[in-house]
Amino acid sequence: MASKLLHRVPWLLHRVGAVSAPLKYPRTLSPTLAAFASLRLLSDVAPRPLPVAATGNSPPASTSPAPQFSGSSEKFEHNAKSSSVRSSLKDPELAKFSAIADTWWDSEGPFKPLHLMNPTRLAFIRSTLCRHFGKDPSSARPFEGMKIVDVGCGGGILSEPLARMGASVTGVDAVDKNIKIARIHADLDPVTSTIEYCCTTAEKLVEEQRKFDAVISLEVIEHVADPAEFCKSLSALTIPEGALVISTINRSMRAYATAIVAAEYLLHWLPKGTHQWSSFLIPEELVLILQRSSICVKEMAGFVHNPLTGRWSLSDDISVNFIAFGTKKGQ
Ligand SMILES: C[S@@+](CC[C@H](N)C(=O)[O-])C[C@H]1O[C@@H](n2cnc3c(N)ncnc32)[C@H](O)[C@@H]1O
Ligand SMILES: [Mg+2]
Repeated sequence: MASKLLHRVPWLLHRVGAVSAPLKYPRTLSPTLAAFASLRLLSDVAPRPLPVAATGNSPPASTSPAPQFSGSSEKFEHNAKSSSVRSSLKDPELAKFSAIADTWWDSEGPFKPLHLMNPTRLAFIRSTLCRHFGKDPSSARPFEGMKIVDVGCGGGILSEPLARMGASVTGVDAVDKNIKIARIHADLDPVTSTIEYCCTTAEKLVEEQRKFDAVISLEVIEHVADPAEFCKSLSALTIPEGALVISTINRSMRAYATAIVAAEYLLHWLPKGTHQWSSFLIPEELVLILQRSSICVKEMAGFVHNPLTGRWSLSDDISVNFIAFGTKKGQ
């Protein structure tokens, strides 16, 4: 009984609104928000929270305690640091993912929430990309002929279904162990064995002048060194009129209560220290930094979890997990 109640904590916090009022968004951006995106209101939206007055959200008394990852002192060799572009790499973040790399395909392990969210994320990607590229969303392989890069692909849990939907997929991740796991798993099936996996970064791909019809980066931006620079790299990888899909966690009080306190400390869905509240972006910041990178955000949706069914679904409530679809300006 007690454990059943405990599992409903995030849902209760969410429903009761005990922590903060929900931020509601229309799926398609309103003219007001689109106009906001073109304003130069923030001098620097790099990984620093805005003043409380600007966000309407109060920061928690303290950010989450120190990460509890066995591999957190690991040193990462990455040649991306020699690049003229600022590196997106943050070693402590990479160490966290390296420490749990062998659990990527354990649907009951630390990546269980991502496995559970996958069908919903894919539904958003399928509908937005098909609409933008004039593809048939009811087709078994709607992305046939499209080149898609999955930046921060981890063990490939998103790359593989994208390949099954017909895309020519490149998956890149800064953690070598992730790429090795992704390669082994993809090779189990001839369809996914076509995926190109590479241990590298978005900025390195830009240096190599790689271009893609669609760039996808889910749950990565909150782990990079400089979100604005990262978005510039993602944009540079996108062809003119191409598409970008990005997801992350809102820097709201509700996200602190559910995505950190409940998910990491009460329910142990994620290892403690997985997320730093101050590294989250509010949707307006993401829209703004993408706008500055020549990406116009056209659609946004939230993901909400139903503890009774264990399922995630798309929602207008973007107060915790949200996903955005944008298009690159033509030349
Ligand atoms: C939460 S996981 C998300 C994995 C995958 N995108 C998904 O949603 O299923 C974040 C991933 O980003 C990778 N990562 C973190 N910083 C990165 C960077 N600067 N460049 C490339 N990958 C990065 C991590 O190694 C990790 O695999
Ligand atoms: Mg994350």
